[in-house]
Amino acid sequence: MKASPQRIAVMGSGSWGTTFAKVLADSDPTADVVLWARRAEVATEISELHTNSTYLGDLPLPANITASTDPAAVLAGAELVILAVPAQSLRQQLTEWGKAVEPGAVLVSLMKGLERGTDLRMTEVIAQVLPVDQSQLAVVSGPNLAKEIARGEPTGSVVAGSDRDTVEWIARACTPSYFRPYTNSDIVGVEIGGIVKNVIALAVGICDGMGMGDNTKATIITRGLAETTRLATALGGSAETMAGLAGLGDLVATCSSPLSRNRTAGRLIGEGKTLEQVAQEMTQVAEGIKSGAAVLDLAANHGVEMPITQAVVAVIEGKVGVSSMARMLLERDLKSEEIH
Ligand SMILES: NC(=O)c1ccc[n+]([C@@H]2O[C@H](COP(=O)([O-])OP(=O)(O)OC[C@H]3O[C@@H](n4cnc5c(N)ncnc54)[C@H](O)[C@@H]3O)[C@@H](O)[C@H]2O)c1
Ligand SMILES: O=P(O)(O)OC[C@H](O)CO
Repeated sequence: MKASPQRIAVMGSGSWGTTFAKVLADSDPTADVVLWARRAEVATEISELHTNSTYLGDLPLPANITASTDPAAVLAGAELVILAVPAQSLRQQLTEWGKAVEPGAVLVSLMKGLERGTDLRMTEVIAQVLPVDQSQLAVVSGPNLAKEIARGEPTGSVVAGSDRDTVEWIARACTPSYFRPYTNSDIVGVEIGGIVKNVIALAVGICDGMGMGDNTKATIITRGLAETTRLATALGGSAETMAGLAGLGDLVATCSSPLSRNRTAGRLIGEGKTLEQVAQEMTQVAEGIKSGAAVLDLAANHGVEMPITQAVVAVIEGKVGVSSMARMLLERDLKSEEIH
């Protein structure tokens, strides 16, 4: 059995990058976990005060986490590289970091977005930019609201990748008492679950902002899962994955929680705010806003119908107002629930 990683690079010091660094550091206090931060003051605070107050308040971080703004210094010697930047910035960042990634390092995406313009999933972007084998790529995704995990509240998650030994090695590296990773070989399904749930959470947030109740939101969540499953299976993913933590689990967590940035962005839109006003109120990334159009494009290219995603994108692009969303969805031809 391969020894646990002793040096781990986490590229991105936002709420999930920092929290996942804590998961890894708590899991193995002998490992060096090094975060890459864009801002020097964030890196200094993490290394010297062991907090990241921008994203996690005064929560104490383990002593075996340090940070730097120098990507080459962070990546040097790292056998495991965790990627946690906004999805639309990954290609540019990887292009800058590429040469500093150790040959043979395993790369894990924590990101839940689809690249605009190419409709590529994050592991597909990594494989385009870096000379890596599929066996070096994995994804971690599930009902993983960073702030709850940072507080040590228990959760499950999924580590997905094509190489069984690699995903088991990653899973063993993230097993503090509050985090239980399950392995899965369905990387497509796990990534699609994480991407589309953000768009569905925007729809649920819009319902919230408009003052709608639980029947409406349960309908959006359930039919949202149906359209996510249609897309995932059309791309070669499995329906079983969609019933698991990276599908239903993440969808329920994101659509129910006031901590979700996507649900919050949706709520603000539902209350009548413009996208510019939403962007001003929210400093953190809500991936569904930018990924929605790419999801719709990908679905169209595979002949998959995604009416909720279509309605959300129409609202985001200013083509319809939130008050027209319900009509858009309810006036469609009747169909059987059994037809997927
Ligand atoms: N926060 C969560 O609960 C959570 C959980 C699971 C997955 N995710 C996913 O993880 C990814 C990162 O989310 P997060 O919560 O850490 O986001 P965040 O907004 O909290 O932090 C983003 C980080 O990326 C940096 N950044 C911003 N713009 C950048 C750019 N153009 N280039 C490089 N770096 C940039 C920021 O400085 C920050 O360090 C997203 O895809 C998100 O969907 C988040
Ligand atoms: O805050 P959100 O909406 O980006 O969701 C965070 C996580 O993806 C929940 O699993």
